[in-house]
Amino acid sequence: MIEMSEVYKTYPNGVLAINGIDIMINQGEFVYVVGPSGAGKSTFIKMMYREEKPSSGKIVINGVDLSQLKESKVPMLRRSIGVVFQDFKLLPKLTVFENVAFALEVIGENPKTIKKRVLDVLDLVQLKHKARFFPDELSGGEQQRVSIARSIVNNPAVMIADEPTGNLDPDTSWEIMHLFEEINNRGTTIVMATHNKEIVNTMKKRVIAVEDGKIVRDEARGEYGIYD
Ligand SMILES: Nc1ncnc2c1ncn2[C@@H]1O[C@H](COP(=O)(O)OP(=O)(O)OP(=O)(O)O)[C@@H](O)[C@H]1O
Repeated sequence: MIEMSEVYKTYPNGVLAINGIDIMINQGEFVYVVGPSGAGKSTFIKMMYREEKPSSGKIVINGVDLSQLKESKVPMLRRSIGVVFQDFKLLPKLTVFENVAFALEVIGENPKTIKKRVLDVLDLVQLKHKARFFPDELSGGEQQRVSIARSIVNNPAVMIADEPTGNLDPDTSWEIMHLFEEINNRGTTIVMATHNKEIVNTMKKRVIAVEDGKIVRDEARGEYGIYD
């Protein structure tokens, strides 16, 4: 569960990016965050995994009050949240297998469990046959599938994605969206910021629209709206 109450965020340069947000997202929901460029979508979702801190207000993620969270506990929070970015952020010198395994190695998981978990998630994203490849030997869609595999290898309750189809062509974007849908069907909450109008309008999920740092619309089976 994700809960925000009276959340404000002003960046050090004085920009008010979030101007009073109250929201509740239940376990298992699939939520699109839409709105014009600069509206505050990225800031909104970055606060969920503590990439940014709010200036004021309360944020509770999976029962953890982030304002009470010690810096030393931030890595533990991040392990319960899978994050996927537009530019994949894979480690170029590691193979597909190693990129995904990395998340489990840092928490000291044993090699046998690592191998099984990694091969299971690579199977889910249909890339088991490319486990030994390096990121630059893969297409954009394949790289995004590796980054999705990496984000779910810890079995996180929540997945957060910031414009995950931004660098992909329409067909590949759809493949990626079907993968997110499958992961959501297994019970993972998904919060995704996107400018992809066609996908939002076709998938009929909850839509939260952000404008000028405020939620201006929150609909159960929403539409993208009139943004570019
Ligand atoms: N690190 C930062 N320091 C200062 N200002 C920032 C920072 N990050 C974002 N901003 C500003 O905060 C506002 C909201 O930005 P944010 O990236 O959250 O918008 P967005 O809705 O995700 O935009 P886009 O759709 O273009 O990605 C903008 O005015 C932006 O310039």
